[in-house]
Amino acid sequence: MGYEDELPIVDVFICTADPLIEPPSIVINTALSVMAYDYPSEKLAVYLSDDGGSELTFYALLEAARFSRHWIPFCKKHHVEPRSPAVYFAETTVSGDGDDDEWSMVKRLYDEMENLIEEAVKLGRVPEEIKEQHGGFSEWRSGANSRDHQSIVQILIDGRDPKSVDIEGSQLPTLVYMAREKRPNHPHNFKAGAMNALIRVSSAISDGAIILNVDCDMYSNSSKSVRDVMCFFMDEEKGHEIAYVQFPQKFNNVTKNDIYGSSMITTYEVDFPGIDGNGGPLYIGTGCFHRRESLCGKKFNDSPKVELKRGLNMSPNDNALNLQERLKVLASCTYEANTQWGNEVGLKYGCPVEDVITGLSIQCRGWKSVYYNPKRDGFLGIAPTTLAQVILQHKRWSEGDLQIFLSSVSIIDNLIPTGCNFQVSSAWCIPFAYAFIAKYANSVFESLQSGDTIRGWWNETRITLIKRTTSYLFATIDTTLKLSGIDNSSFAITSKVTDPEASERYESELIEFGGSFSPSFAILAILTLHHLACLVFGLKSVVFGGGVGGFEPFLMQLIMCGVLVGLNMPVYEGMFLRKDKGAMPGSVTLTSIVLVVMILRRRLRDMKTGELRALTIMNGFRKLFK
Ligand SMILES: O=c1ccn([C@@H]2O[C@H](COP(=O)(O)OP(=O)(O)O[C@H]3O[C@H](CO)[C@@H](O)[C@H](O)[C@H]3O)[C@@H](O)[C@H]2O)c(=O)[nH]1
Ligand SMILES: [Mn+2]
Repeated sequence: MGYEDELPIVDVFICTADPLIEPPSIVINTALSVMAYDYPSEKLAVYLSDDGGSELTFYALLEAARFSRHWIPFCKKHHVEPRSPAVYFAETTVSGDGDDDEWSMVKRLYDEMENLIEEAVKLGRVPEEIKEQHGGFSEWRSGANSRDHQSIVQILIDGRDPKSVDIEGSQLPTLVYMAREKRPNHPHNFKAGAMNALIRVSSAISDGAIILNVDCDMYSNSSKSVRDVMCFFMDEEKGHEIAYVQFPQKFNNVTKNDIYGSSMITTYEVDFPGIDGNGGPLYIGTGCFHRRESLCGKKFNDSPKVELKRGLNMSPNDNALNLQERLKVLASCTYEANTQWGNEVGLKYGCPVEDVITGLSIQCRGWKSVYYNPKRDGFLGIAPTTLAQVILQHKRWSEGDLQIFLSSVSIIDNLIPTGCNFQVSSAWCIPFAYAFIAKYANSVFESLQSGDTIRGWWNETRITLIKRTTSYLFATIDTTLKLSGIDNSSFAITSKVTDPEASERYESELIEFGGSFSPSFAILAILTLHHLACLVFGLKSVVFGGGVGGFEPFLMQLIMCGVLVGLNMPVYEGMFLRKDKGAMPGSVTLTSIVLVVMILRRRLRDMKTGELRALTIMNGFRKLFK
């Protein structure tokens, strides 16, 4: 049984940062999905980093630890897939092999647990009678809040303790809660900072050679994910060269025609325009494994060839109290500052796409990576479900990418489409129009070939245009500010919850513009309205002017304008037709009308009233501004 014995210890790192936008019930489902891996439990340790420093998340994990005693043996016995209980129970009505009693019993336990957690979340705190049951809650007695608190490390299940067994008597995996120390005057470096604290804390508990990192919403969709990956790391010839294995980022809430182009993300990350000489991905985002060595700054050549067997067995005279103290120090700000994490070791700081720069730096130190896209998706997360979230997420990413690949070329790349949209009525755009058509003809072909719907392609094209004029523009501005020292980069966490009404609109593929005034939406509204006006003026010239003949260059513009208007139909609907809460805020619509009328004032004035009669909206505003 060589292979089974050789399997290395795996430390799973889950990051969460805010119990309100990353609900604890989502977080623990991710935890349970990895705790129930088809992998020897004594070689599995799961760590949750809670940057929200929330007793609610701690409580949820405590409940999950209790529930795992039923869930893990149930999964193993009935070959459950996927092993996120929420997803599994939503997808099945009875157990696959007909053992309904057990299925119902475990489901009831799950529902009870979910209710308890959700009640506490609604209440905003953990009820006193529950707090009395676990000493860990005392950490919150001193009024810890998410920005200012001491380090909290609680081993909820100690895998080395023979008493840590499930209801069938089998060993449970180790489970640890960590909220690293946070102080207002000490930069915490977002997810990268959390990951580095996890690296330090875990090295004193299980010290697995392999680390798996998942975001709190990225549950494991396959019980074999970890085992599969070992085939790469344990490969006799090439295994020792590999630093990380990256899964594509996929989501379980993408609608049929993917209105926000979420599935594009996979390609976006894999096609990263880097010097990816090894055929593997550069980034190490969700669902990735890395060798602890490679993460901690070691060069490939300096690493011993066989080091997968490591893993810490606490020295016998190390008592529990000692360990607690040591863990707290490892999760503290001072330790972090004194040992140059993010500078010399660990995940890199100062860039909002820490995964990309860290992946890059690992590759620069001589390691290789693998891109692994198994038939059954390894991990599934929650894609943003409102336009504002999509724009914000892509702003963060492109801000990060821009910081990395900042060169005149990438800046020009980002501005051309924006500028072009503004100048759609100038002849300068004709070459662009040709490129535009050729490019889209090609991309529709590719999309259909890979099994997308035509509407999916259409949506993808729209969201790309929207991102160009909003996310990329703001990212460019912010990056410039940052480079000139005016602004600091931040990490806006993507919300994993949407209110039920907005969710319904997402399900029916209505774009969500709702909310208050937003500069991104204003830009979007101005541009699209401008396209519409240009189209109207263009058509007018064709009808009332000399007709199509002699206007060949002009015709190209007209076609392009037509395409843009067609593409942006949902935006006009959001501005003028929709009455639901997801419609474009009135303030945005009004601002854009005012601005577009101002931009086109002269042309409006030149028009004869008769010609405009059909165009009621424009006409009304012409009068308004005369
Ligand atoms: O201060 C922070 C901020 C975020 N996070 C966690 O980081 C993860 C990613 O944040 P999210 O808001 O979900 O961002 P996404 O854009 O969905 O994340 C993608 O992009 C990030 C880089 O921008 C990568 O780190 C992620 O792995 C990748 O999934 C989540 O688990 C957060 O809880 C923290 O732990 N601390
Ligand atoms: Mn996310």
